Amino acid sequence: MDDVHVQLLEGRAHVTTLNLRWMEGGPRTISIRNRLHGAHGAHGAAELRWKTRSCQSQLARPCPRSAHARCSSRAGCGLDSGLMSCAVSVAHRVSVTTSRLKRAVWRPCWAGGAMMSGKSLLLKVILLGDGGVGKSSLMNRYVTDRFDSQSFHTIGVEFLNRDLEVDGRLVTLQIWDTAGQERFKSLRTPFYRGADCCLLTFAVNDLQSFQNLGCWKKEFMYYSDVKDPERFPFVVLGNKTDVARREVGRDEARAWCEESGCCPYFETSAKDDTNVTAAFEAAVREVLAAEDQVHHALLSSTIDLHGNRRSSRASCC
Ligand SMILES: Nc1nc2c(ncn2[C@@H]2O[C@H](COP(=O)(O)OP(=O)(O)OP(=O)(O)O)[C@@H](O)[C@H]2O)c(=O)[nH]1
Repeated sequence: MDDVHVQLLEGRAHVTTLNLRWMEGGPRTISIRNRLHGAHGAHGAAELRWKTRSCQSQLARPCPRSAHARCSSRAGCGLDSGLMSCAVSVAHRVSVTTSRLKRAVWRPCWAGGAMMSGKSLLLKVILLGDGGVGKSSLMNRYVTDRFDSQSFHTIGVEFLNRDLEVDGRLVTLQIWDTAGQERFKSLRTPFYRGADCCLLTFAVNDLQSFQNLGCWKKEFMYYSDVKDPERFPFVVLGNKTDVARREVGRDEARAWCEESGCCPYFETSAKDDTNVTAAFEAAVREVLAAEDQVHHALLSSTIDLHGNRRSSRASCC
């Protein structure tokens, strides 16, 4: 057993101190990285790094607004469970800080209906799907406009932000990329809560990944604890359309989307940047539309002090 002291710093003040314990598992390194991207590129970065043997942490430009946990070895998968839970525990703290920031700084009052001008609305969207379908690649293409043909498997979760304007509304889109491999299930599910939209992703050249969409939806509904499951917005992405050999047809995918609640379907390629922007913008539109519905429902059930109830119902008893 090895005791490690890790601090997340804000300026010179300590905002979080973690005492971590794990079994020694070899000379592997985990990074928890903070990156903040806007429409004009990265404008904030911080990195926390430590090793199992030296246990030295290093933090630069701390700004705990995004979490990133990934094995830095090329194999990217041989972590012992102690190290993994350590990564998750730090990522958790960062995510708690993030959700506090979200509530305190950005979240507008939907019931009030008005957005404060000059402030953007923070929306959390989460990418789910089998390992290797291209979730990280889609996120990276959208936020950094880069594609890596040799990307690592994600361990747990990571997220990136991007600012955008949709139909005149300023939005900070917080995209959470999750690990698709089954063995990382316990690392990703704690991050489903608070999502505003879920992007169910499969690869058009991988039939199994398409057949698993239903399981991903179920897993999301189970762990996210959404208040109104009927209205929760999903978007389905069929990625890797640049690959010649398809196993899932466009019509087949569309039929699945209709059966499972008419969610929008986009065929994308992170590699050649097909439809990636359109898909993320559609996710934002879905969230805004769902929130508008709630807003209208609230307005229509407002009690009129003159004695009339503004309601869609023609009569009441
Ligand atoms: N041809 C092609 N390859 C892609 C595309 N998107 C991703 N890939 C490749 O597919 C592999 C897996 O991509 P990732 O983005 O790591 O997949 P993932 O869904 O994040 O995988 P996990 O992290 O294991 O859940 C990588 O080699 C990518 O380069 C695409 O649109 N077209």
